[in-house]
Amino acid sequence: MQLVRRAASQTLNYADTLPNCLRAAFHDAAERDVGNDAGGANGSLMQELDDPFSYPDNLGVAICHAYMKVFVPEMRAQGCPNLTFADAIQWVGGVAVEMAGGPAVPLLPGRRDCNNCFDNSTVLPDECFTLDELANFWGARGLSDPLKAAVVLNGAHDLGNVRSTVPHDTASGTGFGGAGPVCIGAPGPMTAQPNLFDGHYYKESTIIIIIIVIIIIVIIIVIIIVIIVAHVQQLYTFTGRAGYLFSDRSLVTPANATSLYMNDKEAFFKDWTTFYQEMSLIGVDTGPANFNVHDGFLPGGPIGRVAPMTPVPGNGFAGTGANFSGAIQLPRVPGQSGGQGSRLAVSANFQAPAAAG
Ligand code: HEM
Repeated sequence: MQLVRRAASQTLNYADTLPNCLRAAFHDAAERDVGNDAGGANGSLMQELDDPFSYPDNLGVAICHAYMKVFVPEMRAQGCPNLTFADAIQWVGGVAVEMAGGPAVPLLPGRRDCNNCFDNSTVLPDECFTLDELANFWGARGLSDPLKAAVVLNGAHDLGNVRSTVPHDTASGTGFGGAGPVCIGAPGPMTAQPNLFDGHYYKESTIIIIIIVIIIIVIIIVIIIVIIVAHVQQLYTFTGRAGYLFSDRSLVTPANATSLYMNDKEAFFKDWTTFYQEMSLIGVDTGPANFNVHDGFLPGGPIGRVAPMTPVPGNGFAGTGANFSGAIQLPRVPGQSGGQGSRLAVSANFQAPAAAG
């Protein structure tokens, strides 16, 4: 596992593979069809994205799919012959957080890859979800404190970008621009510092609420309109929140922990560790009889911190020709909308890097 983590730390790229692989960990685990007792952290993402337009909710993680197609075979060749995609996806998501300054989350090995399987990607939450809907989603997947999980796990939006350029769909509220409810701001970075995992997401969420309050004051106190608008403008520019979802804003209510996390990084990291661990095991049978431990690692043991986490400039594996830095373009695909904001995000036309020989 350490080998895998170290290799990931040297090949993930802050611009694309790093945040995208954190998102992929979420997608692979959370694609659990509760009604049919099927799916979970089982590597199904790999098969699904071989046929991406049948699984449009996963199009937004096509970057990580291309990365994993090189990474896992490379790791198998370099001393981890039993490495599963299911484990690699969750571990690399953990490394991504760590590289961005977040906690080193101890994760279990032993997730099995399902055989030629296709989970139901439509069960993933969409960007128009309310806090209650997010909590129900995690509760149905067995997380111990669903409301808290909803707030904490969305802290992943510290990192990365809205990459899709989805035209507005009035019915679903998804996409950018247009009339009616819009649940995504615009393409661009999720936060002002999209390479840093430290909970600044929560501060920015609250700033958005402050902006709304300020706007109300502006309406009442006409005399200070000009000053307030200038201030709002300054705050908005400061936040840089181009990629900002309705489901993110829904977290900021008096009853939740957003205010705790914005002021207490340690509390955020502690709870993140708990819920990332739980998410990483959704749908995984951890009973002793069925738990398949790979590469000699015992289940349950902390894996410790891998040092140094030094990304290699340009990244890519030596000798494979793979270089993920800006290598994968995300052109628009007309005629689809909704879901994870990714249905229009990515086309299948990208060239996956050549697999290691
Ligand atoms: C539960 C409700 C969630 C919703 C509705 C949601 C939705 C979205 C959407 C719409 C995007 C932008 C996609 C695009 O246009 O490219 C996005 C990006 C992202 N999401 Fe979430 N997400 C949720 C939870 C999570 C969780 C739990 C994680 C990880 C644990 C996560 C990690 C990320 C990351 C890292 C990105 C940036 C990806 C990149 O830069 O490529 N999200 N999410």
